[in-house]
Amino acid sequence: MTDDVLDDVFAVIEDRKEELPDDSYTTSLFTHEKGENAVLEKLGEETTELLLAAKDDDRDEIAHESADIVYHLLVLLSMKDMDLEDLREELSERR
Ligand SMILES: N=c1c2ncn([C@@H]3O[C@H](COP(=O)(O)OP(=O)(O)OP(=O)(O)O)[C@@H](O)[C@H]3O)c2ncn1[C@@H]1O[C@H](COP(=O)(O)O)[C@@H](O)[C@H]1O
Repeated sequence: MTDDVLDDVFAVIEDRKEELPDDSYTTSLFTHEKGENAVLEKLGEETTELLLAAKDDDRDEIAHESADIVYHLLVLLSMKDMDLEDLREELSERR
């Protein structure tokens, strides 16, 4: 499996940011009255849930919470007008 799915999900997030459709969870993050704090709080919550899943050795839950974190991280990057290239560059420089 490649990381194409990350590009696909990020592209959807960018579309939501542009079009702000009503029935979208992503839109609700971009338009939240708490501003970017809404996504920051979510990242905090999901990270705690990931730690609990890891302590329980629950592989399904680890995958679930990891996906929640990655999705909210992508929303945060989009909010900051960053993209996956910024992440890839940073990771590549560490090799
Ligand atoms: N990957 C995600 C994604 N991951 C998590 N979430 C939402 O993030 C929220 C997580 O908050 P909660 O923890 O309160 O919800 P939960 O599911 O009970 O979480 P757990 O307690 O189980 O961890 C839920 O409402 C999920 O629906 C996501 N919402 C959207 N996406 C992607 O974004 C695309 C666009 O979605 P919309 O913007 O809703 O159209 C989707 O097609 C997906 O590809």
